Amino acid sequence: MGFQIESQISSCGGKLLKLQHESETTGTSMNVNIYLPQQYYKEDGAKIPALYYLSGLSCTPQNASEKAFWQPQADKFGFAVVFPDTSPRGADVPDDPENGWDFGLSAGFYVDATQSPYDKNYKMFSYVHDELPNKLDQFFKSTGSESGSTLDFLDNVAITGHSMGGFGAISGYLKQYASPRKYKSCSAFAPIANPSLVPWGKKAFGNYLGLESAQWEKYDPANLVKNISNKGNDVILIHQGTNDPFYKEQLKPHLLIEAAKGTSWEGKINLNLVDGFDHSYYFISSFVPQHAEFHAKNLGLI
Ligand SMILES: N[C@@H](CCC(=O)N[C@@H](CS)C(=O)NCC(=O)O)C(=O)O
Repeated sequence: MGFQIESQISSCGGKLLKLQHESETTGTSMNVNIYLPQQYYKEDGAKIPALYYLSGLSCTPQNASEKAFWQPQADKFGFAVVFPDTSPRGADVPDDPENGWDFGLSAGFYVDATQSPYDKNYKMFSYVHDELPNKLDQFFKSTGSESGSTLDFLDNVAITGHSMGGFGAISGYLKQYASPRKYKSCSAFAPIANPSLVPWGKKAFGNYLGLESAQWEKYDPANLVKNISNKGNDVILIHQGTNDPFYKEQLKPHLLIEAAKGTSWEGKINLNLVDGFDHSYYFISSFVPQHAEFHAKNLGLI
């Protein structure tokens, strides 16, 4: 089944497509935005890799499309950007019984829930890393492009994200690091670096995954770095603002650096503490150019 194109908006040198589709994984209709760079429309036979951007708590695909300023960078280097939603949605989808914004709708945490009533729809790990890329591949192969350019959503791909999405990006990258490898590179903006130990993570993991620590460890980056071997010189790039109100209580990137000590990831997690920046898209957009260049190198674009 394909995608409905809800709108196509000219942005910078390319187009932002707002898409909607029925997901078998979540059992709901899902929204996703995709930025197709200028090379897709103007360069004959260009091969265009994709960068997946996972948003944070309370976001839809719109937040980053409007405020992260990926588009000029995508045009500069020639990659597409995929902005998935942060959870399944709909009247039948269970939400946070406490009505919080840190769990349930807009807070799927990019894991596959195993606990009732969330296990029916909250399958965001499989959705983001499996169903969505495969469906995008099929859809854009079937529509083709006038320039003969092709989009690669499956092989030459990279991943990044913010806060809950920063966790989702690092977790997804590490979980699929072994052969056949999925993402060529990973970066994160203010990630929830060790979710098992902080309130946002404990609430989400407890409700989605149950109370067994072994289930949490399958997703927690601070555990994954201990079990997955860096194949060489792969680096995870992280930026964290020092004025971020969530830095000390919820994000704790130092715990990931600590966890990596004595593992193959020691010295390979490039944590940049940036003075004065907060948690907002003013922070994210300030460092998007550095992250874009990092991914462009790993995607073979420069
Ligand atoms: N409760 C607040 C704060 C949550 C928050 O800061 N969310 C971050 C991700 S963890 C975000 O990206 N918010 C949306 C935005 O800034 O556009 C809200 O709903 O905006």
